[in-house]
Order: sequence, then C-alpha cells, then structure tokens
Amino acid sequence: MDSDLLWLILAILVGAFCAGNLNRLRQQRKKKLNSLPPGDMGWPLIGCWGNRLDFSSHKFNIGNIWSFLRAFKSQNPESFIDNFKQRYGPAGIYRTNLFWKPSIIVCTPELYRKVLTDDDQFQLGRIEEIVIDAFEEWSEMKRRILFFPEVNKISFKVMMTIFLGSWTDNTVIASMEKYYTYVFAGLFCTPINVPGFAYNRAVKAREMLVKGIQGVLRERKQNGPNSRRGLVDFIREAEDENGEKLDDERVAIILLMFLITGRESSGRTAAWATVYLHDHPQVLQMAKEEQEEIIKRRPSSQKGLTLNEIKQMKYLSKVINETLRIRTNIFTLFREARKDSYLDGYFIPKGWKVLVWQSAVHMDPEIYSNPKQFLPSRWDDFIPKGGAFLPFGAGTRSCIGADLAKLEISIFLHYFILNYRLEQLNPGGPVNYLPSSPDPADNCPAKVIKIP
Ligand code: HEM
Repeated sequence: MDSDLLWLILAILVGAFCAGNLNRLRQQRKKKLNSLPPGDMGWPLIGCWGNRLDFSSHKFNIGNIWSFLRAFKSQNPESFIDNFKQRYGPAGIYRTNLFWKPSIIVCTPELYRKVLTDDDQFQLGRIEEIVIDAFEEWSEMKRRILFFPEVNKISFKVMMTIFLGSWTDNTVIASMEKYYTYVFAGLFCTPINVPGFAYNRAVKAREMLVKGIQGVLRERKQNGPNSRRGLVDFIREAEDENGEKLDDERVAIILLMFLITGRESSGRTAAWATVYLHDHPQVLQMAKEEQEEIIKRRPSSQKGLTLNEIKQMKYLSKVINETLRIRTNIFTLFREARKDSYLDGYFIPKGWKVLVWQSAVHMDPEIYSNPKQFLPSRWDDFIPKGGAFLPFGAGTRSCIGADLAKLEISIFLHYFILNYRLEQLNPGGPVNYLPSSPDPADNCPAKVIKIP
C-alpha cells in the first residue's frame, strides 16, 4: 500500500495528519515552535533526548503509540484523546508523535472538515487497483459469478492490503481468506470443539491464520524495512516504556477483529448498492451523470481518484446512505446495564441486555415515508433526528472504520457505474436475514458486463 494511503487511513482512524516538509520545518523551526498546538511528542527511544520537538530525530521516537494502543485495547479509544484534553485544554488540536510521525491531532468537527478538505494530493491507488482488477476478471469470465461473495473477496483484499501492506503476496492473501471464512462461520455456530464440526474447523483455521500472519512478519524481519508497509508493521514495532511489544498472536487478533467487523459489512453494502442501482435505472442514470461530471473536471495529468473527488460524490453518498438504511448491516446492537437504571421511566435491572434495534428505526414510516422504497432523494436536505440513522453505531463503541468503509464503497461504485453493468439471474429474489445481516438467499448469481 502507498505510504500516503496508509497515512490517510491512519488519519481517518485517529483524526491526525502528519507535518510535511521536514527540511523546511527545520529551517523555520525556531520561529514556529512557539506557535505549535499544545501537546507532547511522547517518549524518546534514542537520539532525541535534547529536544522532544527535534523533528529530524523523529524516527527514533516511539511517541505516544503505546498510550494509543492501550486505549484501543481497553475498548475505550476516546480515552487517548480525553487524556490530551485533560492535560492541554479543550482546544481540540494537539501535537504528538504517532507511528514515527510528528503529528497534529484534530478532534473538533470544524477542524476535522478543514483538514480533510485540504488534501488533494492523496492517491487511493492500491484500493483502485484491487477493484479494477476484480471487475476485469469478472467481465472476462463471461459467465455468472456469485456477486455477493465475490465483492466480499475484494473487501477482504482491501483490508489485508491496508493491514499487511501492498507488497503482500496475492497467494498469501488467498490462503488467509480461506481460513478467515472458516473463522467467520465459527462465530455463528454451536461451540462443539470436535473434529467434523464447524466450530472445530474455525478453531483450527484461527491457528492457521495466526501462523500465516506470523510468517508474513518473519519474512519482513528478514527482508528489512519496506516502504510499502502496512498498519501491522507500525503496531508490532511499537514498544511501551518497558520495551515491551505486542506479540504476533495479539497482532493477529487485532487483524482478525478488523476483518470480522469490517469485511462483510463493507462488501455487503457495496454489493447491495450495486443491486439497488441496477433495479432503479433512473437512480443509476443520476449516479452515472455525477461520476461522469467528476471525470470531466479532472486535470488530464491526473490518474485515478482523489479524496476531494470522493467528497464531491454527493448523490452517490445518498445512494450509500439509503443502502445502509434499507439494508441495515447489524439489525441490533447490544449493551448491558451495569447497574439498576431507568430508561424512559422504565426500570432496567442490572445485568439485563439492552438491544438497540436499528433496523426497526430505519424502517419506521414516521421517520422515513414509504420506508421499503429505495429512494436516495429522500436524503436531499434531510438530516434525521438524533438516533434515527446510526448505521455505524454511536458512543464509545461506534465504528472506527466508518470512513474507510465509505471510501472503499465509493471507489467500488465509481468504477462499476462508469464501466460495467450487472445482469442478475433472479432480481428481487428472497433475502436471508440470519445469522446476522441481510444477504440474498442465492448469493446473487449475476454476469458483470463491460460497457463498450
Ligand atoms: C458499511 C460498513 C460498516 C458498517 C455498517 C459498520 C457498522 C458498525 C457498527 C454498527 C458498530 C458498532 C457496534 C456496537 O455499537 O456494538 C461497529 C463497530 C466497529 N467497527 Fe464497523 N462497520 C463497518 C465497517 C467497518 C470497517 C471497514 C472496519 C475496519 C477498519 C470496522 C471496524 C469496526 C470496529 C473495530 C468496531 C468496534 C469498535 C469498538 O467496539 O470500540 N467497521 N461497526
């Protein structure tokens, strides 16, 4: 994966962006240091004892990565930012050192938007490559594929690339996908750990997956640093104050968590959006016109999509919202009452689960008229009242991959809408809502046809 892209993803996940030209900064350092936002550059390892703000030695600075990982591991990622707020005031902008990069963290909506609208230079190359290659392969087959599982494969590849880096061998990714599929199936079956049962297969597959990731990490140690590194490289190199690192098994578990939470949901949403677009030719036409306009405005020297272009896809984002509403990925979210409490005047005993039934809210005719109708235009100037549209959850457990998911889905739809057509075998066929999320019962056999 491009290092720019990796950093973009990190920026989306933690709301940070890295400082730019180091030489220029060094020259102007004295003058500018005083105007840096409040914050600290974390713990030095070697080489920068004198001045924590010496950017020239940031490579040797483990920075704040350990507190970042600790917050993440303790299921309370916000505590990382809360800590800054407590120590340096509520400005919402702080300096730090994360993943060997001196960084500015921004955490107010205004600043967040400002940062994200300033970045024409980001290239989304590797995700685009994965998507384009898959479409070419499908269309060249000239026969039906099972559309939903195939889109999930793309999603898996994108996530592995972000996690492991763009130089990871395709065959390694393919074998890991096979094991991952068993692990995922194991989440929804009876835990009978006896050979021949799905749960036992999942346990074994998990071991193989961990071994596979350990193999990749070992190979990296042998081959030395590589510029196309992935998130995993940063995580496993991080050390705490006592010099402790996460072992490979824990790194593999973090990867598994990302895959389990992100792979099917992004893939499913991209696949349903494609199906809905093809079932609604007028909507498809409007989406296509928007994408063509974006290409027309593009300078001839530019290759591939930029983040700014994705932000211009206003109509497409309504298509994605409408898909997330009508095909809610996780129909209910769970919480547990930690103490006896009251909700809307009703008593909730300690230990009882509270299920937030998302799909009921998303299909409530009082909020969304004709809720079963796929109608992206309902999002024109429509801001749902609090709690009425939360496909990525809310609060401390909300989805950390929401921006990445929207990015991936937008790239997928951009290339599909402009270049391909979906010919389904059974349009409008039955849908399975269990074990967890809506999928076409027949996995949507379809031909992907290249538009001449
Ligand atoms: C359309 C795509 C996606 C949807 C609809 C979605 C939805 C959600 C929802 C509703 C939650 C909250 C669960 C709860 O409150 O109990 C959640 C959590 C989470 N999501 Fe996503 N997600 C998507 C994509 C992704 C991706 C691509 C990633 C990985 C990069 C990801 C990583 C996570 C993680 C790690 C959590 C757990 C956060 C925590 O417990 O602190 N998700 N997601």
